[in-house]
Amino acid sequence: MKAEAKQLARRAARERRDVASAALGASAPGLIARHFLRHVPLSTGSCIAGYVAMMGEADPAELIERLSAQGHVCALPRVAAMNEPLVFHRWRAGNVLLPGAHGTREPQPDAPVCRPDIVLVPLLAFDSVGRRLGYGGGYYDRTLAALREDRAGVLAVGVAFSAQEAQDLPEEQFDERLDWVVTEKGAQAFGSASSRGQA
Ligand SMILES: Nc1nc2c(c(=O)[nH]1)N(C=O)[C@@H](CNc1ccc(C(=O)N[C@@H](CCC(=O)O)C(=O)O)cc1)CN2
Ligand SMILES: Nc1ncnc2c1ncn2[C@@H]1O[C@H](COP(=O)(O)OP(=O)(O)OP(=O)(O)O)[C@@H](O)[C@H]1O
Repeated sequence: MKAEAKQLARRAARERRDVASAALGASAPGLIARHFLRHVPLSTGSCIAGYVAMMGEADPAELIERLSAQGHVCALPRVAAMNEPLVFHRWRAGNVLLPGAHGTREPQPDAPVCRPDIVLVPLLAFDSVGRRLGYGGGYYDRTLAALREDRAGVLAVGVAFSAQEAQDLPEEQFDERLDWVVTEKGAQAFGSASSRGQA
């Protein structure tokens, strides 16, 4: 039931994302970087995982470049195996990326592995309590579950266009919620991150 509801929601969400992406295109990455840096708590030594945007996804590249230039350790995901958590490898400006699973681009497998404390998460839609709809691979759910089991306080930060906010997304037991979402309009904290935070 929930899985079917998600499929329907995905179709609508993809359309909304693509319209927003076409409309905002080049202006969004700089705004997303600015809102993240102003609002999301970072400690020195934080490892921040980004992703390489594909198609109409909101693009965190400018944010990752700025974090890396500030001296933070940055990483990008590789699909190590289907139905397994993503593995994050260190990324530095100029590093070569290779074609990866599902049309993504990935760091080289011999780049050092690191365990992020902040994960920038791609998404099709998010809602007002931090539920998230992805492409249905379950990669980010598995990855966040594994990171959070290992260590409390791992932050999942959705990166999106504001038009990707949806109402009451379907949620299954294994869905991992977002702590924050950053869009071209601002940064919003959910759940315990919102009581700690300055949205
Ligand atoms: N940029 C990016 N990198 C990522 C993900 C992601 O969602 N976005 N992933 C998240 O798990 C992992 C790769 N897994 C993926 C699983 C499925 C699809 C997928 O179904 N893509 C659609 C097209 C999506 C679109 O229209 O934008 C497809 O191939 O038909 C993509 C990535 C790791 N890296
Ligand atoms: N922690 C987990 N352990 C095992 N399987 C999981 C886990 N999380 C999700 N899955 C599996 O992944 C499948 C897809 O999940 P879901 O539809 O929520 O993906 P998604 O959040 O849209 O995708 P993604 O996280 O890749 O962006 C589910 O059918 C589920 O069986």
